Amino acid sequence: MGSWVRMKYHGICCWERRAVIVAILEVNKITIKFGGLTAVSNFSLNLKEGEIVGLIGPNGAGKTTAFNAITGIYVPTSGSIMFQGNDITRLLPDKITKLGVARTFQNIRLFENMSVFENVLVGHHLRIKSSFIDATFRTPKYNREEKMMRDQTLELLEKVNLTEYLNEKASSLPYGQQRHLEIARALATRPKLLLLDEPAAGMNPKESEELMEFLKQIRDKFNLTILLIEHHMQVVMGICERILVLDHGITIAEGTPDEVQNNQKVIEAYLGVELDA
Ligand SMILES: Nc1ncnc2c1ncn2[C@@H]1O[C@H](COP(=O)(O)OP(=O)(O)OP(=O)(O)O)[C@@H](O)[C@H]1O
Repeated sequence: MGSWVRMKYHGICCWERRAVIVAILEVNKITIKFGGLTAVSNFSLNLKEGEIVGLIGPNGAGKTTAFNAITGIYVPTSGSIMFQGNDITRLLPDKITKLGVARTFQNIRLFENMSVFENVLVGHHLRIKSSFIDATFRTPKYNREEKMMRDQTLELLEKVNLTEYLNEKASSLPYGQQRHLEIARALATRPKLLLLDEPAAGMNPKESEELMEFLKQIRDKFNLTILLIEHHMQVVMGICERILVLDHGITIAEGTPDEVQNNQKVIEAYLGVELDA
């Protein structure tokens, strides 16, 4: 992909093809109000393909609300959201997922009594083309598609190193692996953009380290762009290339981990909270 740019070399004009850095997500000045409460105010965000970006801020700052708007759970009061050039501001969550946006939630939401394999298989169902009739009568079309989904599930589990737990009940996995499984299930919907709401919540230092490695690996293996909300500062500072800070719904800072850590407004917003904890 590229665009033509007019250049001047030694006084001579010419046109040169330049690579364009594509914004995969453009959030344009969204405001989200709940009655008299403005949860998010004039929030803007541009994500470039392949970035890992952090969204941080004290409790109640509006981070999850912003996620909910991007994933179609809330319609912003004003502003717009573009994903790969499509206006998704008013689309329903399943349509947005189909376009390539997946997410995980603050609390792990696995099908606890289903196996690891089944949990990921469910994620693949979003892409199924067979009809209800095909499924009921198990037509050749359905059988072919089901086999393909099962193969893709095995392939995905291998890519995220969960094959050894294949037949285990989701709830029996170690906590850190449950988080990985939840992310794997989101990956089964074949996202281009992955939103993670506090993926390191409740993790011990070893699990957090593993999570950071895991996120870098899946970003590269699946060509993902990742936006994550996180309170765990070591994780945020460790993997995010860029960070936005929300406070009372307002973006108070944006920059590299170093810039954000040394920003006076951020330090004040987090007063009492150790940013390097
Ligand atoms: N559905 C809702 N109805 C009314 N108020 C809401 C709703 N959802 C969120 N809020 C309010 O909006 C504000 C922002 O909440 P939000 O959950 O987005 O914050 P957050 O930054 O994600 O916080 P945390 O880090 O604690 O998860 C809070 O004051 C919250 O009480």
